[in-house]
Amino acid sequence: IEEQCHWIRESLTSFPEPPNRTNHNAIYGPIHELFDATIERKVLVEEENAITSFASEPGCFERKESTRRWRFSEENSARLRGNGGKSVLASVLLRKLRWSTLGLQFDWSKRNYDVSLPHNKIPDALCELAKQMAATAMPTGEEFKPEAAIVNYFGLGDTLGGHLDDMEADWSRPIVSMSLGCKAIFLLGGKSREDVPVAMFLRSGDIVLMAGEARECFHGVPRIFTDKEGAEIDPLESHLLHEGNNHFVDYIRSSRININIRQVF
Ligand SMILES: O=C(O)CCC(=O)C(=O)O
Ligand SMILES: [Fe+2]
Repeated sequence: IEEQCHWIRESLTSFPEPPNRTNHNAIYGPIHELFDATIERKVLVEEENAITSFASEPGCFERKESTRRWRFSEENSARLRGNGGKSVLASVLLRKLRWSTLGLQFDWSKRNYDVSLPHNKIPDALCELAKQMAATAMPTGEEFKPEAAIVNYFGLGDTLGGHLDDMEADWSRPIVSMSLGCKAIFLLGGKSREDVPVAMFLRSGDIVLMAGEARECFHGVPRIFTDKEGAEIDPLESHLLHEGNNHFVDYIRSSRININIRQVF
């Protein structure tokens, strides 16, 4: 339970920090300290800067570009300013956080790893856990090399559609997939979308190895349970409350986090 609480805290604080990217990057650029901003009831506010650049080549037109910058502001001052620019509550952004990527960055628009993007190594403790868990599913004598991880965040109603993880070079390497928070239904299908899937529950603390045949199978998450009976997170809640982490409790009561760790090459 203690370790689960640790990964929940990391998933909400350090994992979404730049240079790691999140689903919010495409719209707002890099966002720093979203979880703290939520606690402090901050608002992300757009500031418009017009940049005029003159093309040096003859025949080219003067180009006017506007760059948008977003930064956190105190809720009150954002309201007082009443600027025409856009603003969005940090709490709304946290609820809409759907993924962050660690290690080698995955480019969702191209569905590929983009090695040119700046990135940090996967944290050592997560590497160790993944290596330990992957060991039983590795070809004999070889060690799993964690190079990338995707953190998925689910709120009530969020789903992950049926998909294959086929962007890694060597499918003899497992994917180590850890569930945290509210219980979910996981569907494991076959190699074709037509195959009828097997349904199973994933509870907080469960680790799935997508290995062997299963590495090539469609899978998805159609549902999470956030009601008290369904979520099955009582021990987790008590531990977080005991530690005085009310904000983490508030989040995890209605959320599920999945961290899946991959060897890319
Ligand atoms: O949330 C899960 O349990 C599965 C996540 C997954 O399949 C993925 O990120 O590729
Ligand atoms: Fe997957």
